[in-house]
Amino acid sequence: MNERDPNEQIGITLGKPRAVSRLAEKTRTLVVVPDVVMRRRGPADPSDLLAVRSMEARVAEAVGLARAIDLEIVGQHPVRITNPRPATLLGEGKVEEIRLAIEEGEVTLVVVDHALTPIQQRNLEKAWNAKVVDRTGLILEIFGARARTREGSLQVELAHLNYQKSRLVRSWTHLERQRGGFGFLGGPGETQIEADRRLLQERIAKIEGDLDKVRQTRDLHRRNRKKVPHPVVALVGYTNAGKSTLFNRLTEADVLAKDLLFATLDPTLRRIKLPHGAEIILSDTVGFISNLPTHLVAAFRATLEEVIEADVILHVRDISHEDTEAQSEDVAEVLRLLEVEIGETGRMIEVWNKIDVIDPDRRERLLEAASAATPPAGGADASKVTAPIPVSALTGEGMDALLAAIEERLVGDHPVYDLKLDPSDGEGFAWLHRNAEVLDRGEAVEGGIPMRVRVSLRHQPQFIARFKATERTA
Ligand SMILES: Nc1nc2c(ncn2[C@@H]2O[C@H](COP(=O)(O)OP(=O)(O)OP(=O)(O)O)[C@@H](O)[C@H]2O)c(=O)[nH]1
Repeated sequence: MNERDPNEQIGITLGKPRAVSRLAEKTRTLVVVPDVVMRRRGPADPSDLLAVRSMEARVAEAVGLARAIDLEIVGQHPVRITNPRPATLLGEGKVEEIRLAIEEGEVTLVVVDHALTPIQQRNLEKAWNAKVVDRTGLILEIFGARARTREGSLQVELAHLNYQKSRLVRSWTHLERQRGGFGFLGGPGETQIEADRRLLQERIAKIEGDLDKVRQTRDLHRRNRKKVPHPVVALVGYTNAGKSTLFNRLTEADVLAKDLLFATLDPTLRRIKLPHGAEIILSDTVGFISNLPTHLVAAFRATLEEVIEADVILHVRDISHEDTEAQSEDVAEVLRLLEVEIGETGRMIEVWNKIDVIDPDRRERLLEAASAATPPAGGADASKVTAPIPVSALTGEGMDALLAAIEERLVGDHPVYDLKLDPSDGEGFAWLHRNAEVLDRGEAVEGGIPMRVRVSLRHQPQFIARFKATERTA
């Protein structure tokens, strides 16, 4: 393998417009999944979610993550480690065994699904003559590749730079010795490390500035949005659960989705209409991953504010995935960091996605389980629990039920009235548009303009006093 730029060895891509370096698609990749037995504290510790997964599931997850950015996986190595080595994490024998596999498979990238110290990373790169990324590095790559908004890209870039900076500090002595103090990037006597740090710091400051500007625009945009207070429905879910597919499916059928009111500023927000006319804003979010590095959660906190403040949260699950329960737990864990309780039934709806790919028997059982959990319509429990909604974002199955469930959750307990309004009653129109939801408005007939409105319980007494209306029972 060719000599690499020393900066690249520690994952730095200074000077390039994007700090989030994309790993080239189809890179021949080996996935190493260390099972560090010392770390196991038994399945009771929820903070160590990786430990409670089966090894098989962990390997599948790591391979899935690597595939998510189109790496070509040529092999996978689960490795049991009882005695983690400070220099290489893995024991000598394993390092050698993997080296042979790398040589044989003409591998240029090794994903180690574990945290590596900069020194471990560097030593492994030397021993294997291949680029090595650890779990955080891989997750940053995925987030970088998937960021769809300018804010998202900036957030990932910032998280990446901070990650690099922390690694520079920790490897200071080692790298300083390695490189000597040539100072070719900085003033006299400035070491390479100091120069790297200075450049990183400058870049971090620039991105923080850019992020501030983007956020100001977003806040303004949000305030405008709040003037027309459509409820916000946020999608959350494990990476690859199908959020974006569902988002597109729900929006494509609706003419409002073509209304680029929000898309111009933020492609992850769209206005859609529910079956009975209420409008909502659907908000797609970043995918969640197990053991998400906490600084990444912090970086995304602003984006995830949509979730924190959402009226309804759709938890999209890939129900066909063998690891679906563990994934669900991981999502709950990230939500908890945002102080959102997944058991908060008031605004959470579970969406069981990908039912098209599960075998008929299991499908039957799932549908039964889902409907068994259905609360009696309009009954006392209806406001507390929404049964999981089985769907296929790919085929469109279950979309009507999902929309109905969202509607039920948002406005299920709000009564709908029919009334006729005098066309000259401008104030009346203004009141209705301000305080109620106008579902339908007909042509003027004798007695006024027929209207159908939904009124929140808060406005109901005022509404009844002001308008002569009849409540719809059907
Ligand atoms: N069979 C099947 N595949 C689906 C379905 N929904 C999504 N997929 C596939 O699952 C993969 C992931 O879908 P995405 O919509 O990108 O998932 P996501 O949750 O947005 O992923 P992140 O961006 O990583 O958070 C894609 O290959 C989709 O085509 C479904 O209902 N059935």
